[in-house]
Amino acid sequence: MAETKPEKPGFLSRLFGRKADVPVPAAPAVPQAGGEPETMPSPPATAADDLVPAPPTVTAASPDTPEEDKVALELTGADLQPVEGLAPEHDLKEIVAEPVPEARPAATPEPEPEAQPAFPPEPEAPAVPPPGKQSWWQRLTEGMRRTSTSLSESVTGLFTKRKLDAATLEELEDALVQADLGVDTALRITEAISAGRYNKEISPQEVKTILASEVEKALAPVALPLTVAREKKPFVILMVGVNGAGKTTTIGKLSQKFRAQGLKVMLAAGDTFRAAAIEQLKVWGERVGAPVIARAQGSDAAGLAFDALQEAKATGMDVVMIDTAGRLQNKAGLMAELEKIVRVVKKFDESAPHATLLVLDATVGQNAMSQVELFQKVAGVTGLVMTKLDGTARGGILVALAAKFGLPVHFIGVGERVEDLEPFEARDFARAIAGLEETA
Ligand SMILES: Nc1nc2c(ncn2[C@@H]2O[C@H](COP(=O)(O)OP(=O)(O)OP(=O)(O)O)[C@@H](O)[C@H]2O)c(=O)[nH]1
Repeated sequence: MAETKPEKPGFLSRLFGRKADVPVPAAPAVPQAGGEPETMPSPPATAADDLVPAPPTVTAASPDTPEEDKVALELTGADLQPVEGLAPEHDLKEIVAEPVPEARPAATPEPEPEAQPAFPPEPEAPAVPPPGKQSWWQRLTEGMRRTSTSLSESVTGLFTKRKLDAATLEELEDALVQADLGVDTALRITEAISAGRYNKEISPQEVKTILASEVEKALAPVALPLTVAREKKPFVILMVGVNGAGKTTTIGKLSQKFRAQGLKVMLAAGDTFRAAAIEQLKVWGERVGAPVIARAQGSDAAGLAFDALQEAKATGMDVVMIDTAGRLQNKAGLMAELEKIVRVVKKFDESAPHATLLVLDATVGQNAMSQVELFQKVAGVTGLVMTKLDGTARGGILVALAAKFGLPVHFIGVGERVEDLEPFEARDFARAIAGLEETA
């Protein structure tokens, strides 16, 4: 997929041609598709309230998993390559689906608050985290280091003992765009920094504080928990995303969280394109004690999803998570398959899928924008999960995604372990980007 190059209008005309406190236009509404208008409920509680900490990993096999399905643990999380040739289908009823209304709409972002940033002196984040087991914050800041270090260096270089002028602001804006924050947000940040301070000195620390405050404002409306509506039984979650984004791993991590809440979870191995993906899901199922419905590689994924939903209903499951293939090398095939899965799921329950989560790899930067567009069109995404923020991540893209699509961001992943998935918190993320310390 081609990199999207953001366009940047002339800075001086924008800066002096309009007042700094001109309200920024709200992010465009999420495209609304036809069909049953079902959005994720937005409960009063925070994501952290919804999800209790994950218990120790369950390694014993689920009683529902047949002996022959057990596979080696080392397959877990493996980034396995597509397997040549497809095994014959077996034991699968073909579901003849009638056309049904397409995807359902995602939640609309809340209006952005107009608060002015405060400027208390902020301590810098420590350069190296202490040894030993890293906390969530340490892993997050580690992952964001690529972005925060380059931003920090730009800010320090630009604002040390220098008066604020147009050239400084333009250079800062360039650095923000380079960090994937998007032109709109970059402009908003530079306007907030320049407001009332033109031709005056401003410390790098003050700049970072304004930066964190503006990023937090952009992200707060999308930092929404994923809530399982208990009246939907089973609550159906469809996981979509390009191959390797971390769908299967995220399903495993989420299953653990749901199980810890006492929910009965079933997994559907709908990535029938890769045998290894099916095995990987079975391993996760055994770990977290969730039965896995799987068929042979090459089976019809929609049919499998339908079977899984029937089985889940019959056995009183609370949640069903459907894994899907993410092969972008055959876009038409991918779209057709996903559309069929959605149609067939709706035949089972018109209001389902109750959540369609797009898993995005944080290392892809600007490519995430086109992935959201594609999967919105095909499957009607209701929320995002961003993975691999522990790597050489380009987490700034989340800010641009929030501004453009306003889709809820439910979770972020900072590693391959079951506990490496956390509800998305706008404040933490914003401070990590700006290179500031965690707040108490
Ligand atoms: N470092 C890191 N690795 C992750 C994270 N999430 C997933 N991974 C790894 O990314 C690789 C791909 O993850 P999968 O879950 O197989 O991705 P997928 O989207 O299901 O891929 P396909 O089955 O090919 O569609 C695996 O090696 C995972 O362990 C994360 O938050 N951090």
